[in-house]
Amino acid sequence: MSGPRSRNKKQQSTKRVNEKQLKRERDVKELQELERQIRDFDPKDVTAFSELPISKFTSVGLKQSHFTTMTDIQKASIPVALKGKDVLGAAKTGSGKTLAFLIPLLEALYRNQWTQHDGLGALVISPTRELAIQIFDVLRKIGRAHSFSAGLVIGGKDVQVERDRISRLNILVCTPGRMLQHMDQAAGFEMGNLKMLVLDEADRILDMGFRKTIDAIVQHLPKHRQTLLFSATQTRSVADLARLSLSPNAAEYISAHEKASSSTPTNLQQYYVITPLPDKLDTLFGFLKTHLKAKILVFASSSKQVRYMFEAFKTLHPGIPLMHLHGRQKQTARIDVTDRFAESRYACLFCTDIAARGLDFPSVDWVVQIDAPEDAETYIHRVGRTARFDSSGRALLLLTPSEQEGMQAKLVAKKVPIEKITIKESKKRSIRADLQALCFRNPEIKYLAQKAFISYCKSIFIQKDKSIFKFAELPAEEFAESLGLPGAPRIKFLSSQRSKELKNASQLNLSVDSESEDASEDRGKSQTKETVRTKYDRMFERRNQNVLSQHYMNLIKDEDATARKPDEDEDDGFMSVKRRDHELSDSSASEADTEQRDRNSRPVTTTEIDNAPVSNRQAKAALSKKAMLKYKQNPTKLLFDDEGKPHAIYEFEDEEDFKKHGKAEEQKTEFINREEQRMREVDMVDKAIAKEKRKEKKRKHRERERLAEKDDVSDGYDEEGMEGSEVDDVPIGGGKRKKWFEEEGRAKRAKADVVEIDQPKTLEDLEALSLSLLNQ
Ligand SMILES: Nc1ncnc2c1ncn2[C@@H]1O[C@H](COP(=O)(O)OP(=O)(O)OP(=O)(O)O)[C@@H](O)[C@H]1O
Repeated sequence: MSGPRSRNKKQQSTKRVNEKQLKRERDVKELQELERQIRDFDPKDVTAFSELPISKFTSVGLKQSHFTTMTDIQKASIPVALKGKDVLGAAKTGSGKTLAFLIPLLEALYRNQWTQHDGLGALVISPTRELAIQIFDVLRKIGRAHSFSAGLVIGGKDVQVERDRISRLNILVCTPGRMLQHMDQAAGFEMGNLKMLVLDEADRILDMGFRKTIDAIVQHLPKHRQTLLFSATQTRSVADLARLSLSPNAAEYISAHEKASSSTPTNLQQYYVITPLPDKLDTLFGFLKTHLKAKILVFASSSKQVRYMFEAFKTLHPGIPLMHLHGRQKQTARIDVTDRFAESRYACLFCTDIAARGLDFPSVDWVVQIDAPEDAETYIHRVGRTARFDSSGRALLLLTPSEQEGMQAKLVAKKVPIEKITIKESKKRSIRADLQALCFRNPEIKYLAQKAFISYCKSIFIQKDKSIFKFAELPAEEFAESLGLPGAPRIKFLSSQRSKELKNASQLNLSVDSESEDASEDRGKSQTKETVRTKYDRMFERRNQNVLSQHYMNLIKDEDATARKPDEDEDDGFMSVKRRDHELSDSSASEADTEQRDRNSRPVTTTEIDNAPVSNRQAKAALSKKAMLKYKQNPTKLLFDDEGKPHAIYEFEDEEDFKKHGKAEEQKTEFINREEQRMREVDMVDKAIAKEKRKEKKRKHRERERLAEKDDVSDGYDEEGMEGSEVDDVPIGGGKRKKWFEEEGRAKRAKADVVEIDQPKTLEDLEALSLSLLNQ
């Protein structure tokens, strides 16, 4: 029965098939033309993105994100990367390196006609979660018209939830530890097709802290791929490149500002001021009081310093909104702070080096380094948070008298133009008395002050560059006083040689003072100096654990929780001292965990410090537990036979019976052969079943994709409707092409399911969107 209606339907379907065929032919021609343009492309005098031989989809994304003119590094590196070469890109901070690798990445997948079925095509690795989120954000913006799916793998979330999503993504932006965890755990996570690997902040990612993790990730990747490495302080180490299977001869080293007279942005003014350690907080407080209408980043050496400064300054009300960011915070808090600071006009953010690299906060006026950076590279990255792109900025470094000479020499050698300044007497403001009163009133602040003191001293002790960081010259007593403490807590270090013997025993004391770590609490007992003690001294000395407030308990709980949870970041206790290898078995821990390990990279085994009993009570408890163990016998496992009689797992056969079966050696060989044969058979069966399961899974996956594709076409969506449109009219989210990042493609297809978030701001937003797409 072929009525006019079915004839009509048939005609429509034939028309659609023809149109599809035509479109495919046009696409092929376009691609061939693009390849030809790239081959013939002469990058000389090219300044606009529109002059680049790139797809209309990327052009649309760039245009809609208001990127029109290329920066130096973009002009130099994009054409080379488009030709498929490996690139080592170096350029000053804030000079646009992110686009320099994201544009070639999108183009590589486009030119390979990447589809959902092709799996993972590009991997971008970033050293911190915050930077990964930022890169992902830029990718979403400039890739909005493409049809690829992209995701973030940065930890801080349930592994299973992440795992379920990533197997379907084409582009992943990740942090190393979490990525490796997925690669190791997720069977069927296909990396074999990968076309491009990008390392942002490559020198950091390739240094010792991430070394084993990166090597293990690279092992999972195909050798034949394009690799792009970018940083403001680039590695040129042949060994590093070899680890990534890069040939130094084949890779292009592109340094956009190699001939420049400075390694920092030209519109950045840099100053340093000599401040004795005990005066640092006064100087900082005075600085904040005189810069209330500014956006300021303050870098300190450890998360404990950051927490102390934040909590203490908050109570002193300097008159500017205060925030803090460090790796011991929960991921949600980190994202919240990052967003709030980005949006603030005037604010001061205390932070550790987790904010030193790559973060693009808009309009930062000042970068203040209250603690000296571990090396000149870290200095360059820290100050690079201001004066980004074409804006200007200022940076102030506080150096103690003993650090001045060494640090200045290092900065000059790295072409950092920095000027010495002094602070006007009239602008100085002492807050020492306020801090002492605060510690006296508030045990939680006192606790934080003790922690800050200890972590600062440790950070100096473990620093590699002894020409700058001189532990022996620390004015411990005065420093402790400046934090509001009545005396310097004692610090215990383990020497590497003796650490094993000394575990659980007395510790080698490289103390800065004779006071105990429990600060003044034990002072009464241990005090050797005959000094006149005031009422306040006595109050400071009292044991105050049982008068701790809820907040104080939370602080401690928070730390414990962080210590226990490997998934939570711990940027460190200390100033980042790189270069310690860590075991792969730990790589499942988060990136900041890696940061933690890599920072604590000196012979001082900080874990031992942390694990050692800190009080007599703890030591006793540990001892008594150990003592109790003596009385516990090892458990024995028994098997029960059909009659309910217990037997040991292994029971010896009667010797005579055994001999009847032949010689012992022969029986042994026979047994081994028999078992081997059995194992082989079982193994073959297992493998066959596993293979079958994988096949079935893939088949189902493809089937689902095909059905989804069919639905798209039969909905009258996309392809045809878009075909005649001008490039500029391509709807955001790739209405024409099937899917873009999570939310957008979905938003077009299934209005009922639209997740109403225009600009996802938090990780949760992004993940909600991803989830909603994938669940569709
Ligand atoms: N071609 C361009 N036109 C206008 N703005 C740009 C361009 N390229 C980059 N930008 C802007 O410049 C800022 C810095 O870019 P980006 O974060 O990529 O710098 P970077 O070189 O990676 O810095 P860092 O070394 O600190 O990581 C961003 O706000 C970005 O939007």
